[in-house]
Amino acid sequence: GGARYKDPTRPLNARIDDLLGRMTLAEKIGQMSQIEREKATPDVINKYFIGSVLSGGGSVPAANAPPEAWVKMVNDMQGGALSTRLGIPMLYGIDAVHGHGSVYKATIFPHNIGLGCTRDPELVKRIGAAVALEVRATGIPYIFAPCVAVCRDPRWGRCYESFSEHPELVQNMTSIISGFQGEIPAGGRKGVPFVASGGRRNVAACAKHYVGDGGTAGGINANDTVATFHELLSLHMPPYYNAVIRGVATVMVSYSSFNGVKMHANHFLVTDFLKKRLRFRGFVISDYQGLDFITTPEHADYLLSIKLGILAGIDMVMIPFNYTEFIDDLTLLVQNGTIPMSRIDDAVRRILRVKFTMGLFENPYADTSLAGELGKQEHRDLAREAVRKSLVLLKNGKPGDKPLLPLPKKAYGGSILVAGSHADDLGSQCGGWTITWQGFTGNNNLTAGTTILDGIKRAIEPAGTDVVYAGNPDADFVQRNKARFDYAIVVVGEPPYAETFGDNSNLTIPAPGPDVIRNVCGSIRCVVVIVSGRQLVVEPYLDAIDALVAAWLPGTEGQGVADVLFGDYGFTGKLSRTWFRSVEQLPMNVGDAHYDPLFPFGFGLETQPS
Ligand SMILES: OC[C@@H]1[C@@H](O)[C@H](O)[C@@H](O)c2nc(CNc3ccccc3)cn21
Repeated sequence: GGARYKDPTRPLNARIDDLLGRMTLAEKIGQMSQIEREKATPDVINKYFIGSVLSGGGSVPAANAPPEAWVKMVNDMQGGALSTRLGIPMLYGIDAVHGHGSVYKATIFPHNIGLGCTRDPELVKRIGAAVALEVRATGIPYIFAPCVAVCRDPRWGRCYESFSEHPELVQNMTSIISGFQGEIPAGGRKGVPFVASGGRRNVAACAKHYVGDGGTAGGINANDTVATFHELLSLHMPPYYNAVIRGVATVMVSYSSFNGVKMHANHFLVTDFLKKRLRFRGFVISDYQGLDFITTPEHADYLLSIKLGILAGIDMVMIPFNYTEFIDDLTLLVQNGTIPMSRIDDAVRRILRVKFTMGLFENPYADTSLAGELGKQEHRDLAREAVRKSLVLLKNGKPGDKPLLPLPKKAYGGSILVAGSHADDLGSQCGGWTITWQGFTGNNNLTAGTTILDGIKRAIEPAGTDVVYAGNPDADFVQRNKARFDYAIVVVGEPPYAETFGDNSNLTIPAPGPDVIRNVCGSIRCVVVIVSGRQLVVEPYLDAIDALVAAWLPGTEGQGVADVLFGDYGFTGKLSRTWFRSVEQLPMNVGDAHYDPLFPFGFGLETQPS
């Protein structure tokens, strides 16, 4: 019969040994190469033995591409890989940090900062399973999620990708990996890559960004995490213990440095600690152009970057564009003895172990049988439940007043006012990594969802209450109309952002939010809902506000906000992060000696369903 490595009844290591023993250097280096979709024609994949392709944020086969178009694209590429001499299937990867973010009409769940506030690992595991189905609907078997960063400074542009400042809460939320990949069966081996390949309803995951990404000084993205080794082990490493035990298939290296040493060149942490001490058996992947950024300026000495990165223990390189340069340089480094073949073989073994384990050899082609999973109502209902549980009630009524929330659906005077830019902006409520890398603003049909305003209207118009919406009402409008409104809902917050574009040293509510708060709350009983990727400066407005809700980045199912505002469900969320008084206090995290928060970690008022 065929070659032993193609026989799924043979032991995993026998398959790996057989295949590795047949591979040329070019075929091995090809497996270590991940290129971007736009470069990945079947011919290029075939000619260079490319082992993996990615979609960067927003990199899609076509605008509003349906699942069928994704499946065709991935399968065409797969044809290029399977037509090589050894027919090793290629692995297609994409970001799915809050749902299948790049894909039109996918369900977009709350970003991780909000999921941390649910304190519900079981819910988060269910979310993982739903995301896996939506990703598989498009024929993709591998995602660059979860981000298990422990964000220690909200000035960091990626803080919303982190479940919490507290390592234990992040550890608990690694349950999402078991949702993505499937749960290791009782009695099954822990600590080795596991992807339930039978049903083809799971995906290989990626714990990122190893290690200490959330601890960069001043929250400056991709900068230096200055800490003792014990601080690193106690604050940033814990989620990787859980991820490895849960069988995470891959780990992505951080752009950041640890005490001045680039993580992409950190042999001690990548090889000695993750691979040897923690016995991680999956593969380590670089971040996008991560090798290039080892030097300053980036790409200043690519041969050196490759040498440092591969010798540090990186197995697969997210090149993702200059693949001939990468392949030629790595080939040279092996042929001149700088990089031993044993290092190349370790990398390829790990890559093949993941591909065999996840059943990619048996099921290299996708089909459209799961197309209906994309954005299906059950997933949107799950996302709506997550939105409800992610909301944190920070204030409910001024001192001596009765609580404002839950709001009555029937307004005595007949009308309520909804104000603020973020009440009616699907893109802003989703945040970064949605349709495009940086996300989008407005409701311009770039995807499908329910804004917070939509949710409010659906909740109370049937009760006969008239909803008046004004994005940025001036003081005059409010004065002339205030008698009409029983109360006001003011929804303000941040624009979408990703990575360095989100780095921010002042954390003030962007204009005209503060003016809207002052204009409206100065005259009408108001609940302010903040839509943001992190805590923002609120103390100056707190006295004028009757009720205050942190909604984070809820995603497409904005109706979850109305569900709780109007008492269909109670507020249960608890802060996953310390809410500071002023940015001068930062960094300030639970457990610090000096801890003087406006609202402490774990804070959250509760209400009963009405
Ligand atoms: O989208 C792929 C990866 C993603 O998985 C990582 O979490 C994230 O760090 C990441 N960033 C980029 C793009 N980064 C970039 C940096 C400088 C210039 C251009 C792009 C790609 N990716």
